[in-house]
Amino acid sequence: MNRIEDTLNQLKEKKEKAFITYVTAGYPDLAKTKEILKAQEAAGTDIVELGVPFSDPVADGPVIQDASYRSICGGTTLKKVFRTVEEARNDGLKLPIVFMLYYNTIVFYGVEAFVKECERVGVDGLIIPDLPMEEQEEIKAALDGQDTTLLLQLVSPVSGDRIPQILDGARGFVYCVSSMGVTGQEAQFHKEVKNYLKSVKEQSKIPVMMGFGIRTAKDVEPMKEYIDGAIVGSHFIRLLEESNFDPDAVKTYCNTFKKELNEL
Ligand SMILES: O=P(O)(O)OC[C@@H](O)[C@@H](O)c1c[nH]c2ccccc12
Repeated sequence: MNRIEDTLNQLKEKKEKAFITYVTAGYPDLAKTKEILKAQEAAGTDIVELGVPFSDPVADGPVIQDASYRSICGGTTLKKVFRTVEEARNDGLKLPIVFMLYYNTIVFYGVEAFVKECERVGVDGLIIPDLPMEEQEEIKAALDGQDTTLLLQLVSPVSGDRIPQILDGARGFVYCVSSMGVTGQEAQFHKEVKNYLKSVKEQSKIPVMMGFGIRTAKDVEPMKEYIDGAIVGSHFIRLLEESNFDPDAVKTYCNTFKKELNEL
């Protein structure tokens, strides 16, 4: 069993929605990243998306671009991010971790070696925004249908006819991008967002998560019946910055979001 699937099954039994955050690894440094992960586990965040910083983050807006840039300047590498996850797991962290990274980073490391390391340290899923369905063969072959690390699929408001194919064999959850732009465009969802989510929900056998532009649970109220959870990235990173990366601020925000999400 995979940690993401395990967590999502438990939520389904409790009839709860998932609260997922995104953080850039190594921002402001990897020791803080570990603290933030622990704080999130304590606060009841269900899954964390950990961004491996990359020099050319084409899907990202200014907040995450800036976090990536600073992290790289601080010396963060994929190897060090792996070590951080390994240390956190050795400290007992059970929180499901999804790597968000660009395919270049994986190719540079070596696809086979990358997958082996994900499995070894306990990376539970992968989001690779620049790797469309047609180009996933190599990584899928390396993952070889095993349970430890799942390749998660992304759909957008223009995926349309491609959705059935993208969902075919998909595991974990499907990531529904709420708009056509980059990350961090606060509450500017696609004008057809409700119909689009409804259509994905109808077609998907696995949980449907919405991300891009979300700040509070209230933002997803209009589409609550079509989604199984919400993902917050840029807004969460801003909050970290404003609180000077205070674990208590993380806990308060995550607790509140999770509570409000399940009261919608
Ligand atoms: O930052 P936002 O608007 O809250 O969006 C989520 C997002 O940060 C996170 O899921 C993410 C960060 N970088 C990405 C690249 C592609 C897809 C998703 C992501």
